[in-house]
Amino acid sequence: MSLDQNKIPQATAKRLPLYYRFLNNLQMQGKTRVSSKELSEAVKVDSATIRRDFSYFGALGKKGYGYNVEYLLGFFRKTLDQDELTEVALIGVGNLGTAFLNYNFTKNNNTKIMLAFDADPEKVGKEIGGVPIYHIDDMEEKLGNVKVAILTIPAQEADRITERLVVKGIKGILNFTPARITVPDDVRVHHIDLAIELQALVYFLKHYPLEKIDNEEENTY
Ligand SMILES: NC(=O)c1ccc[n+]([C@@H]2O[C@H](COP(=O)([O-])OP(=O)(O)OC[C@H]3O[C@@H](n4cnc5c(N)ncnc54)[C@H](O)[C@@H]3O)[C@@H](O)[C@H]2O)c1
Repeated sequence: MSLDQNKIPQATAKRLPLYYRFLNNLQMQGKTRVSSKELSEAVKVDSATIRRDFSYFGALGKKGYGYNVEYLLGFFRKTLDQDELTEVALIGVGNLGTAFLNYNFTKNNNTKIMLAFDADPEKVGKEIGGVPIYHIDDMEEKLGNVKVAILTIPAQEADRITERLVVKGIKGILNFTPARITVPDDVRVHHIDLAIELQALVYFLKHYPLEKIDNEEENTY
């Protein structure tokens, strides 16, 4: 099963990660199917658009059944290049950065932190979780063809480092700093703010409490 990327419209392709994330959550909750209406409410895309998008993936929803979650996920994984290893650089090997290096991502994903940078000479030259740490001054020289970076540096350093990453040709930044960084249109930034995530969780607990469901469908987080 493979997808000719040229055949799906760009607007559809852009919605793929959105669908993927939601379907992944559904699967983790043990759900095997989903209706276009449910999807529509969750991802805020109208259901006619969803049906049209999914028809490009060869997924035809059945009336009264909906879409098969596993089929769609299998399809999206392929399409989103989950089967290819993506090399990632991590900038800032402090509390958070060290945790990421020890964790690395290969267990669930095909992304791997290949190298890390820090300004602290105490850290440079060492390895954590098998990942070498280089001096930030050597970033441009060492980055090679890496296109994705994780930022775990102090907020006040974020703009300066981002500028250098962009010049070097980085296309995706996972920003853990509280700083809102500015990038050109062709660079994608995902900002992860743990405080906001936690607030959202508490909000959901309060306003959308989950109900206990029977054993085989129990949440498996
Ligand atoms: N620790 C957390 O739980 C947490 C949670 C959410 C967000 N954050 C954010 O993540 C970032 C990192 O947090 P932390 O707790 O790991 O901080 P930390 O102070 O432990 O680590 C920061 C690291 O960045 C390095 N550094 C400083 N300037 C640099 C530069 N110019 N180039 C390269 N490396 C540089 C430092 O030497 C240090 O190793 C912060 O912006 C913080 O607000 C942290």
